[in-house]
Amino acid sequence: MSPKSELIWFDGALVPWEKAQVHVMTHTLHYGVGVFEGIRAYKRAGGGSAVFRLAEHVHRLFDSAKIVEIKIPYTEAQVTEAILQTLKANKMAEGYIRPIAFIGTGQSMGVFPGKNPIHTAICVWPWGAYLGDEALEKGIRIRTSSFTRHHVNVMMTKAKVCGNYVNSVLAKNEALADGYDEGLLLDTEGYVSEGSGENIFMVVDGVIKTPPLTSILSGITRDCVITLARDLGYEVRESRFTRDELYTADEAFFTGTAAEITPIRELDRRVIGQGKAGPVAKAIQKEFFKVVKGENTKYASWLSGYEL
Ligand SMILES: Cc1[nH+]cc(COP(=O)(O)O)c(CN[C@@H](CCC(=O)O)C(=O)O)c1O
Repeated sequence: MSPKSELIWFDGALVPWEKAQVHVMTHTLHYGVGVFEGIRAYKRAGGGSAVFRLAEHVHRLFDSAKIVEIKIPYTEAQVTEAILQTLKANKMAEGYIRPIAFIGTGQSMGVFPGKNPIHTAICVWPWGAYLGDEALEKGIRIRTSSFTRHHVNVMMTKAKVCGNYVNSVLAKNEALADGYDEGLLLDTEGYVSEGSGENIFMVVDGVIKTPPLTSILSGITRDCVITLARDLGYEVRESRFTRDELYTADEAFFTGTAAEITPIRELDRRVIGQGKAGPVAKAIQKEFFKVVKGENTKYASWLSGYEL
């Protein structure tokens, strides 16, 4: 199903989906310097809807722009308000939100962006289980990618930059072509980094581990899971680990706005644990969905409510 909704917020106005178009000489289309976010809105258990960690996502969008020297011509507050306006205008009680800021055309072409205008757009569309309906319940099969996650001085890995995702697309294509659900990228030293669009966690003897913030995107879902896991009484360590530690782990799971909490049941044809969603992943997944739907009031501040 291709993403679709009625209206897109584009440079300050809501325009019909079909009219939100750019010129083929758009600088970002050629050179990949643009920044974007992936955000989810959920229906709240008590009625209404809420965007999950909206402030943090908008702030990361602006941090990403700062890292690649793009000046978004709006404030964080204006983009925040525009996201809520776009959801309501499209009557979206829940779904996926994609803000993007990119370099246009008209002033200069060539590597140097010059004084080309910066455009900002916000798209929203319905998006269910990112890795398939069975994934959240049964877990997925992944392979170690032949592509390496960027060296931290080759691409700016703390920024969600359009061009960074060439690496992700190549890893995803390879995994799917080989019959897997997702690719796992290692860093330039061979340690586990992250998925093509997710952070990764593993569980060994009841201790939860996740790679430190080196070559990986500083995931907002990763941040939530660390907090929720500690709330549930688990020890969580941010430490490097290798692919063969994953082979022998008791559990593993991906986290991300699109992926939510997706258990991993197999890596490189090695069954992980019992080959299904483990008890720790299921406990965290259950708590995560209670939080995003407003059933765990301790984290009410993570929700930005709205009514259609
Ligand atoms: C490389 C990468 N690592 C980790 C994450 C998790 O970050 P967070 O969403 O803040 O927990 C994401 C989000 N991937 C987004 C884009 C997915 C896509 O296919 O596009 C997402 O999950 O929305 C990444 O793209």
